[in-house]
Amino acid sequence: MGVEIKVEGLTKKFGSQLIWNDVTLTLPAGEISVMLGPSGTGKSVFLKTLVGLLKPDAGSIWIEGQDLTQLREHDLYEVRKLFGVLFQDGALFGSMNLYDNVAFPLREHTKKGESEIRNIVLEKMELVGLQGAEDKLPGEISGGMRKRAGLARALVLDPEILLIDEPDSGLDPVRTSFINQLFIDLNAQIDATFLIVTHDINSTRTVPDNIGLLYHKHLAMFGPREMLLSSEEPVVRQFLNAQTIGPIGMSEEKDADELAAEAASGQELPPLPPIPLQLGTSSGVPRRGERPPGQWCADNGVTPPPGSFESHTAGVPGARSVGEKV
Ligand SMILES: Nc1ncnc2c1ncn2[C@@H]1O[C@H](COP(=O)(O)OP(=O)(O)OP(=O)(O)O)[C@@H](O)[C@H]1O
Repeated sequence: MGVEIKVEGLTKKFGSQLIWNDVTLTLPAGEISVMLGPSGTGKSVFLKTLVGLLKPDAGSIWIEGQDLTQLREHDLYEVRKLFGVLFQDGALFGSMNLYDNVAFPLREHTKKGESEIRNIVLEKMELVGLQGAEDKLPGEISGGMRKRAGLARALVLDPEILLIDEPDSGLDPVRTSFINQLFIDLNAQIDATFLIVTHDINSTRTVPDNIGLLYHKHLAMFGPREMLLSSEEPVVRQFLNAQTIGPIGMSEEKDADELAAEAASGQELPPLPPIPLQLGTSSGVPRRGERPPGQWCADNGVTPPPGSFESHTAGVPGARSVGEKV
C-alpha cells in the first residue's frame, strides 16, 4: 500500500492570476511529506489540484502509471478513491452525528451493507480515539475532535494517499502534538502516502520525512527533511527557522529597499539551529521512511549544525524519537 505521486511541471492560474508555476516533485510512496509556504502561496490549491478538484493549466500528476490531469471524469472518479482528504475544519455535515458523517463515504461510494459499514466506522473512530462519541453532532465537540472525526472519515475507504490541510489550525500545542503523533502512528499502520499542509514549524521540523516550500509562485525546494533543515538557501532558512530577517516580508516578498536597508544595518540570519530528531511511533515500530539520524547529511557531505540529532522538541509523553533507545 501507499503509492508514489509524481508531479511534473504543474502550473495553476485563476484567470490571469498565476498561483504557482512549473512545480515538479515526487511524493515517495508510504512516506510523510509536509508542504509549507507563506499564506496565499497556493498550498490548498495544490492539494485540490492533486485530488483532481481543480484542473491545472499545465503539467502532469502521475499516479500508478496514469496522468490524472488527462483523465475523463469517470476515470478520475475511480482514481479519487485512492485519496482521503482532511480539510481544515474537518468539513463535517453539521446536521449529521459523527457516526453518519464517518459512514457517509461508505454509503456514497460502496455497496456495503449497514452491518459492515458499522464495523468499519467503529474501527476508524477507535483508531482516532473517538470511540463513544458516535452520537455527538459536530457543533457539540471541540475543534480537535472535529479534526479527528474528519480524519476517521478520510480513512474509511482505506486510502493510499492522505492529503491533510492545516491539521493544527486552531489547536493548542498539546493537541497539535497528539494529532502529529496520530499521523505518525497511522502512517506506520496503514502505509499510505501522506501530504500535510501546515504552518507549524515545530511539527515540520520533527514529523515529516520530506519537506517542500512554496514561495513566490514556485516550489522553492522539496526534499528530505535533513536537506531542508540544513539548507543555507535564504528563503528556506528564513521560513524553517521562523525569522524576520531574509527575503520573505509581511506581504510575501520584501522589496529591494527593505532588503537594502537590512543589508546596510548589518542584519544577518542567525546560525542554523540544531536539527531535531524525527519523532518516532508511539509503539516503537519503525516508521516507513525511517533512516538513521544524520544519514542524509553524511551521504551528502553536509555538516549538520552543532547539537543536531541530540533531542526532539515536540514530543508527547511516551513518544519515541528515531535513534532514541526504546
Ligand atoms: N476557486 C478559486 N478561484 C479563484 N481564486 C482562487 C480559488 N481558490 C483559491 N484562489 C486563490 O489562490 C490563492 C492561493 O490560495 P490558497 O488557499 O491555496 O493559499 P494557501 O497557501 O493555502 O493560504 P493559507 O496558508 O492562508 O491557507 C489565493 O490568492 C486565493 O484567493
